[in-house]
Amino acid sequence: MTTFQEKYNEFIGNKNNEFMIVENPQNQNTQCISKINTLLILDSSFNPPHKGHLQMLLKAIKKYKTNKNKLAVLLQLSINNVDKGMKPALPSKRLEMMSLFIKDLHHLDNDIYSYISLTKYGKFTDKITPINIFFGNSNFEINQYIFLLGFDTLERLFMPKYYLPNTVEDSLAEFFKKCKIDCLTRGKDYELQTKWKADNVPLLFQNKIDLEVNEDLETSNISSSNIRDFKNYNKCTKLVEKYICESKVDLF
Ligand SMILES: Nc1ncnc2c1ncn2[C@@H]1O[C@H](COP(=O)(O)OP(=O)(O)OP(=O)(O)O)[C@@H](O)[C@H]1O
Ligand SMILES: NC(=O)c1ccc[n+]([C@@H]2O[C@H](COP(=O)(O)O)[C@@H](O)[C@H]2O)c1
Repeated sequence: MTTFQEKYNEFIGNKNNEFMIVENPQNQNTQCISKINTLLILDSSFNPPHKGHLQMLLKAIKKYKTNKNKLAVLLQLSINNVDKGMKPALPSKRLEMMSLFIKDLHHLDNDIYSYISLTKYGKFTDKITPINIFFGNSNFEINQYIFLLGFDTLERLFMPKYYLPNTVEDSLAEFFKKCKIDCLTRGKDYELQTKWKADNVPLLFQNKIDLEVNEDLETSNISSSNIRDFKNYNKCTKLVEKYICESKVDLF
C-alpha cells in the first residue's frame, strides 16, 4: 500500500476528520516557517493537475511574493466537490500527482514552503475553518489567506443556491474577513468576465477579489476534463507536465 493510500484511509477512516495535512515542507526550518504570513490555497480535484494550475500558482507567487510577504502554498484535495463526483482517478493517485506537482514548483521556486491537505468540505465558507485552525496558530504569522480560483469557480462562489435559505452576502461575510480571492480568467471571453465581476460581485466584496486577465489562451483554456477527453496521455503533452504523463495514473 502506498503512503498516500494509507494517509487517505486514515483520513476517511474517522468520520470526525474534516481536514488533514498529508505533506509538510520538505526542509522544515521552524524559524523560517514562523515567518510565513501569506498562504496561497489552490483547492481542486487535481484530476489531473495541469499546466493551467501551474500557471495560476506561478502568477500568484509572482504577485504576492515581496520583501514583506513570506509565502506558503497549500494544495488541497477536496473529496467532496459541491457539484462533481470523485471519479475517475483514485484519491491516493491524485495525492501522488499533487506531490509531483509540488516538486516541480520547487524546481521553479525553491523559496516556497508547501503543504498538501485533504478536506471533506466542498464550500469555501467551510473549507477555511480547519485551515485557519491549523495555520492560524502561533507557529505561523499568517495574516492573509488567498484562495486561487478560475473564473468558473468565482461565478459559482456567488450563486445563491449554495447558501439557501441564507443570502450570499451574509454567508460570505465571515469568509471575506479572513480571505481574499485571486482569480484568473478562463478562455477568450475575458472582457465579459471582467464585466461580470463588476456587475455581480456585491460591492462589499469587490476589493476582496483580484480578477487577473490571462491572455495566454493556451493555458487559460486547459481544464482537467479536456485532458481526460483526450483519452491518452501521449495526446495531451501540451496540457500536462511530463511527470504526470509518466506517472501513468489511470484517468481515462
Ligand atoms: N486553465 C485554468 N485557468 C484558470 N483557472 C483554472 C484553470 N484550470 C483550473 N482552474 C481553476 O482551478 C481551480 C481548481 O479546478 P479544477 O482543477 O477542479 O478545475 P478543472 O481543471 O476545470 O477541472 P475539471 O475539468 O475536472 O472540472 C478552479 O477554481 C478552476 O477554475
Ligand atoms: N459556493 C462554493 O463554495 C463553491 C462553488 C463552486 C465550487 N466550489 C469548490 O471549489 C473547488 C473547485 O471546484 P471546481 O473544480 O468544481 O471548480 C471544489 O472544492 C468545489 O467544491 C465551491
